[in-house]
Amino acid sequence: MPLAKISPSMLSSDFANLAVEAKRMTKNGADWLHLDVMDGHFVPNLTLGAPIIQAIRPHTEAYFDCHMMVSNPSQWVDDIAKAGGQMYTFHIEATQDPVGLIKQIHDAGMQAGVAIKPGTSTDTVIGAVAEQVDMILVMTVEPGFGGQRFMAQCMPKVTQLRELYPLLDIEVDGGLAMDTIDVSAQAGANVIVAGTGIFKADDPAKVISIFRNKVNEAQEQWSSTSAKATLN
Ligand SMILES: O=C(CO)[C@H](O)[C@H](O)COP(=O)(O)O
Repeated sequence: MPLAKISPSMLSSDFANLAVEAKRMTKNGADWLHLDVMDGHFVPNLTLGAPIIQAIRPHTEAYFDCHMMVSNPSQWVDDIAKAGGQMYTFHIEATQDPVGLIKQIHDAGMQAGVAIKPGTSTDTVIGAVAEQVDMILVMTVEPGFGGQRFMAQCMPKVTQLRELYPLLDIEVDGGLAMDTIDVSAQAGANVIVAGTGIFKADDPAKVISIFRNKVNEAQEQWSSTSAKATLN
């Protein structure tokens, strides 16, 4: 059963104090840190890249979950690996050769994730791509900015992927908060990215703990349902 991983999005952190913010999140119980890399082309925003990831790396042992919102994902694989990235999630919309890119990411020593935008069908990843990646990210907002409204209409994609790939990490990102965690956990997501919902909370540790418990309870249900289906 895939366990909950709570991955606060550093996009909502204080960019003038990234090392302090990274440590604050791990102290509050974060499993991963989500690093939003944007190039101003794939999305209309510019954030951080390998030099900044490398600068944060010595300050935390957290797993670096790098979400590459870039138009040429193969260009940055080596730089992100050298900077200390551990998950390299590219957008399926940004590559013609996802299988080759997954190999490139694995060869660089990272895990590979694939992301789909709200308007992108799961058909683009089901099959060879899903069988080779370590994680699928179902975006629940249009990528580019924090603080947007959660798109519940993306939940059937999460459920379809969970049914097809019971052991795979399935991540959701965008608008995750106390009022959207239940629907996400029940749909089958186990990796929860939240920027505003965690960084701006009065008690981030409490939010992270509630997210984790809800996801793990839902995953128990998913695994008992799939065990019963196997017996029948
Ligand atoms: O990928 C992202 C934007 O493209 C961010 O990770 C995401 O939007 C998180 O922010 P919030 O939780 O505030 O919605």
